[in-house]
Amino acid sequence: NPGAEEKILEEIGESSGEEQGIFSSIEELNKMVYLHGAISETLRLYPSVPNEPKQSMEADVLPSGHGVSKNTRILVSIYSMGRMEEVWGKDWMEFKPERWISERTEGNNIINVPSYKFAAFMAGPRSCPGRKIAFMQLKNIASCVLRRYKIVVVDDHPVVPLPSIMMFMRYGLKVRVSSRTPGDK
Ligand code: HEM
Repeated sequence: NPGAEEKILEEIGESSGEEQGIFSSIEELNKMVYLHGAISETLRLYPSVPNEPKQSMEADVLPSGHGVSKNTRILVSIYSMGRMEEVWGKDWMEFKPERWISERTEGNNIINVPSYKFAAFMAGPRSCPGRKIAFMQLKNIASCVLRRYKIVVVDDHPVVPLPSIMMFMRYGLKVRVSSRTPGDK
């Protein structure tokens, strides 16, 4: 997504310290709001855990009104939830980091989307405790790599998910990598 890449590169330049793309504090990482949106958008469309099985301990009634008997297995499709028009709107198929950013000018302007809507880390008491660390690591790695290398997916390479416990790519991802000199877009 060249448009998003360009904005991320601008943000890296503005947010990082003396050596561009190297982040020495959480404050610097927190400044990368657009990259935060881009990572969230990636996880919405391609969640690392695409399906999550759950099982009822007791008979219960879901908030939707559906009855569930004891020991019923329910498969929550996190992948489908990220692609539902009634949840994300008509433009659900578009990669829009802006979806996660508010117009607010004071404080942090990342929109806090409830985990029952954005379920990549699941929701409730057993949801992923590593969510914040994951964002920190992903922001750090993405900015270090993007700052130094230009990565372009090879033309006509089929990008097809391979459903499993984790989300893999059926044919991998063939890319061309070239060195990015400072100032390049
Ligand atoms: C993009 C990165 C990550 C994604 C998408 C992710 C997603 C998830 C999901 C969907 C679950 C299942 C939650 C449930 O069953 O309700 C989970 C559980 C868990 N995750 Fe992550 N995770 C990520 C990174 C991390 C990292 C970096 C750590 C540790 C530093 C971590 C630690 C854990 C642990 C310990 C659990 C089990 C929680 C429990 O059973 O109570 N995760 N994660």
